[in-house]
Amino acid sequence: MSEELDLNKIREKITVLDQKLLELFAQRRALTLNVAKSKAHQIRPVRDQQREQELLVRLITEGKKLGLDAHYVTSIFQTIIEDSVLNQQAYLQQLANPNIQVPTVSVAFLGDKGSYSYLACHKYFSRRAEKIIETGCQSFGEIMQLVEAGHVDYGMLPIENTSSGSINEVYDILQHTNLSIVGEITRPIEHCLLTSVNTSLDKIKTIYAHGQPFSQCSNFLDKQQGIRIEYCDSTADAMARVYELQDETVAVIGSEEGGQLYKLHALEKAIANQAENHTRFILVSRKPVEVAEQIPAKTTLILATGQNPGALVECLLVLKNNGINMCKLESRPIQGRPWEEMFYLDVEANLKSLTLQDTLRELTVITNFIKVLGCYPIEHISPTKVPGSALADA
Ligand SMILES: C=C(O[C@@H]1C=C(C(=O)O)C=C[C@H]1O)C(=O)O
Repeated sequence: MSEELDLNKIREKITVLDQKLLELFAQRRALTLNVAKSKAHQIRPVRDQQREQELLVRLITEGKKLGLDAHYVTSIFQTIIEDSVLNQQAYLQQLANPNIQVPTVSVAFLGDKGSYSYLACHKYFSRRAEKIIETGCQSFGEIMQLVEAGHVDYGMLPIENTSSGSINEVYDILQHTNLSIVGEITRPIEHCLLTSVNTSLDKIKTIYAHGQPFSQCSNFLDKQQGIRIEYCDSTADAMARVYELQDETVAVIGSEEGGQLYKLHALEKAIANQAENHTRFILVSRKPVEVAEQIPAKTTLILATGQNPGALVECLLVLKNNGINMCKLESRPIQGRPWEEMFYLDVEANLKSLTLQDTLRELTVITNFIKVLGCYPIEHISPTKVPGSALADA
């Protein structure tokens, strides 16, 4: 066989190229960290979407000359840019909070190894800490207690999901805590039906899962006949039980990535009602953080208004008049005060900014109760769009 078609030889060449690509990625990462240092001096925002767009258009043009599809080039570089922006944000946050706990952090989360919260912790701290000391918990209340008592530095809690909405239990807990929200992370939730032994869908008689995945996969579950549903405290708990059973009639709803930790494999993938299924998690800690000026910030407030007509509208007008964008509004009952509501607001503003300080002063006058739950970096990096003309002739 000619050397050109020798599989092992070709693979060796690919391995060499991949190694070079990795080294180039690392070099680019190091350069963008220098960019962050320069921005720290100049107090320029981390994100520069005009620069990103110019860069993407140039790369698409150059890529086409090399026979590379425009969408391929765009998606690779959008991933690289997202990493670069998040890395710069993490660096600037360290500078703004020199007392932040690193390089080893301890964090409490729901479930055990493999739960969605466990995966969110690992993703969140991957660019912030070298080592994570993990504590899996059985309830959200337990997570809060561990952080409040100083047994762990952080707690990771899911707060909302794009299919099933807000997680009320977490919102309710936040009414009664002294902890601060110090970070957020949104993760795609890709539900699969996982099994511990080789089997087929028609043999499955029992499905184990946490309540949230069940509601998010209700359409798939409705189509399965004669299946018993077994509710578990967490996805990890459900996966551990299915692993122990080694039974061809049982399955669990969980992520493929988490399932690998329990030697489970996917019998069915993408079983969620909505193809785009994402959960936003919040990170809580005893001490609030400062958000560097170069980073887009979000502040979460809770407030209670009087029972007079238009009381909430008055609050929202204060935001409008101060040019502050509200990205989330939620309400929950106040315990012990029937029919009275606590409002939860996420606003896109830095707590240090004069505008938000003025806004809070104005809100304090017209509310019965107001409290800042935390100010933290916005973690979601929406990809920069490239003009259609650049993508044409792909
Ligand atoms: C690296 C920079 O920061 C950000 C990241 C970019 C990148 O990784 O190419 C480009 C623009 C900015 O949004 C920069 O400003 O050059």
